[in-house]
Amino acid sequence: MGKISVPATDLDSELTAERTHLTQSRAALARMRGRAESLFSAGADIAGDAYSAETLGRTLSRRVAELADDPGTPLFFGKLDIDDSKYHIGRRHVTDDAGEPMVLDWRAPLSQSFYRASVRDPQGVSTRRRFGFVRGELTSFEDEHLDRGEELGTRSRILTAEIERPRVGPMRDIVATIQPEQDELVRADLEDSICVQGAPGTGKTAVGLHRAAYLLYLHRERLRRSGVLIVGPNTAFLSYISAVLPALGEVEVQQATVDDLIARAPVRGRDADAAALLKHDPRMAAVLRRALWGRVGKPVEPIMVSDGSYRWRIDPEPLRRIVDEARREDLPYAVGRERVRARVVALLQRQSEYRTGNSPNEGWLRRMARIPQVRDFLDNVWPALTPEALVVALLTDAELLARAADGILSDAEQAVLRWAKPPRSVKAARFSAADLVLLDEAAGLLEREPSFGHVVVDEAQDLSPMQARAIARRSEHGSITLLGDLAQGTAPWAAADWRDTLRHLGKPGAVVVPLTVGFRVPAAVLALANRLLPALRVDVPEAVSLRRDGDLAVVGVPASEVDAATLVEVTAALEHEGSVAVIAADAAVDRLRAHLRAAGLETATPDDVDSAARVTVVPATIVKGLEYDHVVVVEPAEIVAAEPRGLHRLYVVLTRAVSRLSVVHAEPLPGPLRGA
Ligand SMILES: Nc1ncnc2c1ncn2[C@@H]1O[C@H](COP(=O)(O)OP(=O)(O)OP(=O)(O)O)[C@@H](O)[C@H]1O
Repeated sequence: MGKISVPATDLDSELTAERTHLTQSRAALARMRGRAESLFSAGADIAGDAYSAETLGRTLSRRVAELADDPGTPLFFGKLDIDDSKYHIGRRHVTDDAGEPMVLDWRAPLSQSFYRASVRDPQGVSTRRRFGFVRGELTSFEDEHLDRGEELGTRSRILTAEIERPRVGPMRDIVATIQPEQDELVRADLEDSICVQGAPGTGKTAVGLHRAAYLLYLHRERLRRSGVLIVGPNTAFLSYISAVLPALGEVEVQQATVDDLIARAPVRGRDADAAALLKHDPRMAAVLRRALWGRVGKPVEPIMVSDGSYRWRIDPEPLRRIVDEARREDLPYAVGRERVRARVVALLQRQSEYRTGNSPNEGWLRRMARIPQVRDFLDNVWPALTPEALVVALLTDAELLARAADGILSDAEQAVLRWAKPPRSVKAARFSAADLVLLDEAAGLLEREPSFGHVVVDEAQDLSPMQARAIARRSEHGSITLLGDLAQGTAPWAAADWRDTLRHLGKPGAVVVPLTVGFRVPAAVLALANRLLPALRVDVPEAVSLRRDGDLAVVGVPASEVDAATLVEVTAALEHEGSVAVIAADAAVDRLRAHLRAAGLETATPDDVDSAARVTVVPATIVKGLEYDHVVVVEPAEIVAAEPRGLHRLYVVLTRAVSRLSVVHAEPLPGPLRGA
């Protein structure tokens, strides 16, 4: 098992042996990939029919993708000595031709000790070794002899180097340096829904992505069938994180924004703020439910059918019983409607059997289900509906709204909801973004959504109750990992208490776990951002930064020199390695971009993670979840003034810097930052 026999004292020869093991493991991986590729090309011949060829092809092509070897990423990053065996720990299993492991997947049960073993609880580990790499080359290692009481913890040089490395391009995985408290979350059981309240840069996103990879490893078949979904705040964020799971060999995870999930109709309308806020209010779920079920009527007419020489009749009384019973079953509306139809047909069938002595055939049953008398009965008593028709009716028909909202919404609130100009038809309706949450709620009342096996929701503090319900419908039979920071809530409906969000998500029992060790923002920068915390009125623990490095500069200039001062800061930042971001109020972004371009600086937009330009100009409203080595924040007062929760936005903006932060301002700094 990955055994190396070297004189323990000779570091150089030990390094050589480890390099040899790396080379041999790479070669073994190449052979594994070669075998998968030849199976893939032979797949069509092996599989009998087109369907199994297709399935096999997909499995094999995924296997080939999983076995891709990126020369820039180390194949293993650690080693455990347990008893007399040595195990290299890496991104995936690598076995030699005899099937013996050369590298253990970081998710394997044994690998857990790499992340959790300590002097107090060595878990059988005598030595833990971490490897240092430079551009894929193994250059160093660092040992902790747990059996001799040696433990480095966060003083590890290799961990420090990883945390302090300059950032370029999209987010990377952290498998080599997952911390014990993070690992407990990553390896939580599939059945457990968890909520992580973590200050900026504590690794929430990293934890969520690694948990997805871990669960896929452990429950591959089950989760492949039901699927794993990652929900993020916007497309810039999704492209930033999109490379992490493929780098861990997981190529089949869906990523979406909440808006993507509920995009049933194009957004062609706009709401006033008050209407949007109300449409995201959980009371709307009750209103919609009532509006829908109010459509179910009481049968008063019999159903009479002439069938050849026979006549069948069902009286109102048994019809009422069928309808009442179906209502009590609490099925989605459309399913209930079909249930009623089936029971009506069953009564007809019973009459036919009684009179003719024969069981009617399939064709007869199908015909009865569609005959005008049964159809008319259903249309009267349990009419077919679409989500669009229900929502349009609710927003245009004052009487319907009044009935459905009675005791739930005030008259004034009902007036806020009603469309000023009713559309000519359901098709012509111009739905707003907030209407889409109503449409999705309505769709969920009509029919059940397929449920993912696991859903990871990032930046969850911004979920409205109605958005949370949309996610709940998609994770009804699965578990969730909820990640967020109440202090970073910027949506008008942002959560103040995780318990509320968890209730709307249908997971009221989930534990809320805090993360407080910050891996991104240097201590000096965090101290500045933390000055805002008391004003944000949320009860969250402060982050403590692991980083002692980092610079902070606050530059006050006259209003006419803000752009020029920004250019000076950016130019100075470009002297260092790593990415540079200019973050400003959305309204100032075009102006700043033009100013930088006029000075000959190429700039990228935040969703273009592969851009060659080193400088990105980012509107404050989409920088959540992202990070850059050097951040230049332009005019904090303007960022705060731009929206009702502007101080929360500023807190997000100030916590994006990995190494250095410059704040350029002409207007006075917002109160809590003054005197910084
Ligand atoms: N154990 C770790 N080892 C090395 N780097 C880490 C570790 N945990 C987190 N990081 C790094 O710290 C940075 C912040 O992590 P991440 O984006 O996951 O934090 P977050 O809590 O989601 O932040 P935010 O609240 O701002 O969205 C990332 O660059 C991540 O790779």
